[in-house]
Amino acid sequence: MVAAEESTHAGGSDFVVVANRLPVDLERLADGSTRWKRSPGGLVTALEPILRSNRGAWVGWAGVADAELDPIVQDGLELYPVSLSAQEIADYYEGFSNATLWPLYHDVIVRPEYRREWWNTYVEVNRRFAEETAKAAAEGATVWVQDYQLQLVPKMLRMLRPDLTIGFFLHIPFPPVELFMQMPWRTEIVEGLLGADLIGFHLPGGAQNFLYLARRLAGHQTSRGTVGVRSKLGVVQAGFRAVRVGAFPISIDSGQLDEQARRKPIRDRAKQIRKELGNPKHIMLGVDRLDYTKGIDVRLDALLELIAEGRVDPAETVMVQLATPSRERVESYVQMRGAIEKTVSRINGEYAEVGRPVVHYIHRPIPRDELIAFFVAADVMLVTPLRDGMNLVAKEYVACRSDLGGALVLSEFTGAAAELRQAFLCNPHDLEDVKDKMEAALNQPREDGRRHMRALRRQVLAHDVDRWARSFLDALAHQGAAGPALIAPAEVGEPE
Ligand SMILES: Nc1nc2c(ncn2[C@@H]2O[C@H](COP(=O)(O)OP(=O)(O)O)[C@@H](O)[C@H]2O)c(=O)[nH]1
Ligand SMILES: O=P(O)(O)OC[C@H]1O[C@H](O[C@H]2O[C@H](CO)[C@@H](O)[C@H](O)[C@H]2O)[C@H](O)[C@@H](O)[C@@H]1O
Repeated sequence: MVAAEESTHAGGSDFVVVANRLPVDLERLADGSTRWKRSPGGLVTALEPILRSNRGAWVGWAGVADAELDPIVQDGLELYPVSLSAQEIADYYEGFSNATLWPLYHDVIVRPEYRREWWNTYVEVNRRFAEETAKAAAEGATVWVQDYQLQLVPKMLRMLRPDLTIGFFLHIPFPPVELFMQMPWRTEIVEGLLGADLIGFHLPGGAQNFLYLARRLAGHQTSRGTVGVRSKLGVVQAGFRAVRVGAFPISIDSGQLDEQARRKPIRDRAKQIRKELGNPKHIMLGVDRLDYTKGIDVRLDALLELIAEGRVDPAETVMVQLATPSRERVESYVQMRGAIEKTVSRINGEYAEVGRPVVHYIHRPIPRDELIAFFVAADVMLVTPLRDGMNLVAKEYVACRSDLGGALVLSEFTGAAAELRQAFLCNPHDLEDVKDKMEAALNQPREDGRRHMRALRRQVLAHDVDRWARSFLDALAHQGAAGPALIAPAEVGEPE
């Protein structure tokens, strides 16, 4: 828990991150007092250490309605809270961001809703973020706008402050063109993003999709060559401006996590967790926000069938599912929670003994150290999203396994799967495949497991969040200069 410190004036920072959420949420307690707590999700996990080391400013929402707060300084971080009313939270955050864009960008797993009043509020709130950022940024500053909630901010901010260098990074998948074309305000979104000097995606596929749309919807000339990973950026010629487009897979502070997971108190706690779970032969673990994209239902269904088929013995296997509450007022999340909790009950109802549940389900966030101990304790980590921009949990598990123990079952439909090739990769839409991979992970020979984990760790430790931020910010700083190793703008083609 962090406490609010002194107040500051908007003096103007040279480096500003703009994200929907601040790294901390304001919590209003029953007695009327308030306190700050860490915000959920991978965006905050990734960006917080970067901003801290760059001593920058962070513009974002404090997570509650109508919080009119002055800028504050916390542990060296300047925070500029943006106030949202209850209606704006309903229309901009729960509505357009999480019931329109989120499902559309995640392969329409649930049907996106297109409502004009949500869009209008999205425009208004994006404008407010742009105005607050314009106040927080020093002359000539670098501003890094984050994620799908703020796709109009680059263009709005450029109009307010043409002196700024503006980057944008999308943390979720950028959808296939055929799906994006559903969006009634598709041209406005593409043009909003094109206000940036550099637009980053996790994967080259997202960048390629965007280049196509910049030609088709905005009528700009673009490069036609293949976009690489941290290399071979694409280019959109937007009037006099060249906007670069690239792939920068995000990561974690892997060195720090590796070090934390080696500490004795964490290892002792991992042993204690195993004991508290009844010393089972196998511990399987899931760690997710409770989100329908994460495929929590998939792994539960697979477990149920594996037990029913006698391929997993419930007397010697437990599954722990840590599920952080998320977007609890969005209808699709309410429904999914009900379905998941029903399956947990069904598995336990059919196969648990008194005092020995098969599935341990925790629907609240747990402290970071406790989470790390769970990663150390787990024999099999289950990461089975139907679609996920990256999935930092998969990388965190690997970073915690300096003992070379454990096995990772990983959906092919995560950004992480492009890098973690030695995992048990599975197609979450194919339940038989998920079952086979879970079974194989449970029974993998020790030496094979050590070999796989060694290779996974090499990847995660070499490609940490610092490298992610440096590669993006270096490309942003060199926009136009076309640094030879980084940027090789391919041949520019006409719009079709
Ligand atoms: N401290 C804590 N962190 C959690 C918990 N559940 C998930 N996280 C973290 O939240 C982040 C989730 O990121 P990611 O897998 O990319 O998925 P996202 O939720 O869609 O951003 C990771 O850094 C997790 O370690 C929890 O119960 N406690
Ligand atoms: O702010 P919330 O609505 O509570 O949601 C939490 C965050 O979820 C999403 O995280 C994504 O970013 C991760 C880091 O790049 C990535 O690994 C993951 O695949 C994404 O789902 C969302 O994009 C963030 O804006 C939210 O803050």
